[in-house]
Amino acid sequence: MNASRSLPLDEAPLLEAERLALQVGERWLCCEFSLSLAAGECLVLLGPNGAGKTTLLHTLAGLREPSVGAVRLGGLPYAAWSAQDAARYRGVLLQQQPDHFAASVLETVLIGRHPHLGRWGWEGPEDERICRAALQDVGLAGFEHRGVLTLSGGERQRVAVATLLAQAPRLFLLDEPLNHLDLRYQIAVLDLFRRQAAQRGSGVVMVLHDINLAARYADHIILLDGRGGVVAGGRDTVLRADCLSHAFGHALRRYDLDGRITFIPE
Ligand SMILES: Nc1ncnc2c1ncn2[C@@H]1O[C@H](COP(=O)(O)OP(=O)(O)OP(=O)(O)O)[C@@H](O)[C@H]1O
Repeated sequence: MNASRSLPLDEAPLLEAERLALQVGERWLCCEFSLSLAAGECLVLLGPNGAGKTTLLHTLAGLREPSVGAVRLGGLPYAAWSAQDAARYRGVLLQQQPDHFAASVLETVLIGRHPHLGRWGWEGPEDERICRAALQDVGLAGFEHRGVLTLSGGERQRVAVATLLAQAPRLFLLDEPLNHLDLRYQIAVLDLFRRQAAQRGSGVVMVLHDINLAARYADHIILLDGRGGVVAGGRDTVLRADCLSHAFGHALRRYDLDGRITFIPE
């Protein structure tokens, strides 16, 4: 019998971290903190270069063991999940996309369907329809037969987003999803994930560098200061000029412009 069939636990948060702390070599990236992400919520990880955002995202994605504490997906530790069930429940956008051979755009997006394929592992017309719709969502309709190696950086990033949309997980874990994107597509991609949260009850965890976009999209924020300190909480608790100036080592001022929180560096 496959014990993972009953996953996830009903009513459990999509993602939880309990008294989590991360260490790399001798260095503690963050002291103990806890978090819980419910359906429809967005959590943003912020902090300076090298603070530990990617390490934290990988730990939350089950790609790395926590140094201290526990991570639970849908109420259960990753060890209780089969790889396939975990891939149906949570999808990860990595910072770099590995392109080992010259696949077409459509073939690349179809990889997102692999966790959903049946015993023989063949994609069907419905998988292809889902992938074409995902390409349309990221403004790449008509690119299906282009080779991925011929794409611009921003186009390749949007193919990666489309692949994740085709995977259709409950929980999205995104490492710098705005890499290579121009202003229009930055907003379009963040709006896309916000719609996934609002309409499908998905959860979104993402590493961002732009504090103002974090203010616009986050419900919760984890701010790592690069010296082991962590501030975790609701957006308005964490996005304070003093906390951010301390973490980034540069003075910032907060303004409320037409009801939108905005930070401007001194
Ligand atoms: N395997 C490793 N061995 C040694 N140090 C490591 C290892 N992996 C990560 N680190 C270090 O841990 C720290 C955190 O890295 P991480 O990639 O999580 O930072 P980040 O906040 O995502 O940074 P950035 O904003 O630059 O992408 C960095 O100083 C990095 O050099």
